[in-house]
Amino acid sequence: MKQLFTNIKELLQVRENAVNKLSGAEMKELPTIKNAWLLIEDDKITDYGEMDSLPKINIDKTINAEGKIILPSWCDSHTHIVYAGNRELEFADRINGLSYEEIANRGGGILNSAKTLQDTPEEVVYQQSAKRLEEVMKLGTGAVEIKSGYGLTEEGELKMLRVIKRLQQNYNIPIKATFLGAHAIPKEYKEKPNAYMDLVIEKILPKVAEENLAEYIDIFCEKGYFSVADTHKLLSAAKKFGLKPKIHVNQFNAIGGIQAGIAHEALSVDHLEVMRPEDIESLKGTATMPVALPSCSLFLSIPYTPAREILDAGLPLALATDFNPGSTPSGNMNLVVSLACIKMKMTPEEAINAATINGAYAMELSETHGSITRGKQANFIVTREIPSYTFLPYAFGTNSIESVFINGKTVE
Ligand SMILES: N=CN[C@@H](CCC(=O)O)C(=O)O
Ligand SMILES: [Zn+2]
Repeated sequence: MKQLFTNIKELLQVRENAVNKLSGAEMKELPTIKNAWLLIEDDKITDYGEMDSLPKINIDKTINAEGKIILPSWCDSHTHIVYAGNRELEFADRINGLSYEEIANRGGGILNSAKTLQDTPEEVVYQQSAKRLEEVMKLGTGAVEIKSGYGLTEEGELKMLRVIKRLQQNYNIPIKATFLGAHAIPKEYKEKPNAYMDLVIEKILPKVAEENLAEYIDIFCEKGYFSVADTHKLLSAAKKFGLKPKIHVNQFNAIGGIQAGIAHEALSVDHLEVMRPEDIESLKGTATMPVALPSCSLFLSIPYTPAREILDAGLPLALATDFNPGSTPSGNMNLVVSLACIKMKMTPEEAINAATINGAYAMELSETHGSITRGKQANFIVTREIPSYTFLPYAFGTNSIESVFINGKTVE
């Protein structure tokens, strides 16, 4: 089916020549066409241009987008959408003065979500997660990564990854699966953390690979969770099964996780709220995408990733939600883009580039997603009538989205 969008006020992120990712000063440029048309055929973008040059084409449906902006859908490269229950009681504890760390030390935090996950039937986890996925699709997300990491037992981790697989089969959106067995050390292993690493590496990882349940490997490399040595050990083992690293590093402490990720050619290093000059230096000249998660910083009242330092050093940066029950109970990429501008001093152009093409890169999807390019998937957002694209991050909390197309179909 051929669908033509006409009179588009501005078509954003139009890349004639496909790019994989954007770095440093390149991120300041957001190519657009004003007063544009866009043609899609079935699930692909086939052509676009200025209204003045609209050729005669046989089409099945015309959509008048007068006053509206069209941009590629958000590419959210870091989420924990599959989980059971919520942690709103911990939210209240934090308001009353406890820190995220204190809650975790009392057996709350990730371990709390792991207990709920283990006690919840797979079907219920699926239903709860599907609801969240549908919600973020309506908010403009057109490609997403989802991690395990609330199972922390062989059964629990495989349950989560099977739920991700079912979501992949049942939803019209690209979903990338990441194995995060090394998310926290379970209570029973508190005195013998190496035994938990052995379980993850020797028992769970081979099962994950055998059942083809994940493409990526992740670890929470952080004081009180997993060390740099654990990170090296896990990433080396995962490499043998063809799993590429996308890892949690530098959230609360800079302990060398970035360097470990780079040594294993990580696709991305995520969080980065605490960055030393040598961390920025290490990322130069690598293919590793730094990923910032500003809604986590908002929710936990922790520092924001120093985006300006990263971009001014010539590095790329992607933005993602980190949607999870503990540190970011929100999967709203529109809020993430606003926070990037308001709190991290990224320009609207930089933030949109970071949330589209660079997010796609952090999921190895930039050949097919993240820009308006002929031949790419027809995944895009149609806004309401808004004055300019800067209005998107400016009017934070306002829903500026009218409709979302994924693979050429409207998200209902
Ligand atoms: N930091 C590690 N993992 C998640 C939070 C997990 C949780 O609190 O449940 C994150 O990315 O913020
Ligand atoms: Zn995370």
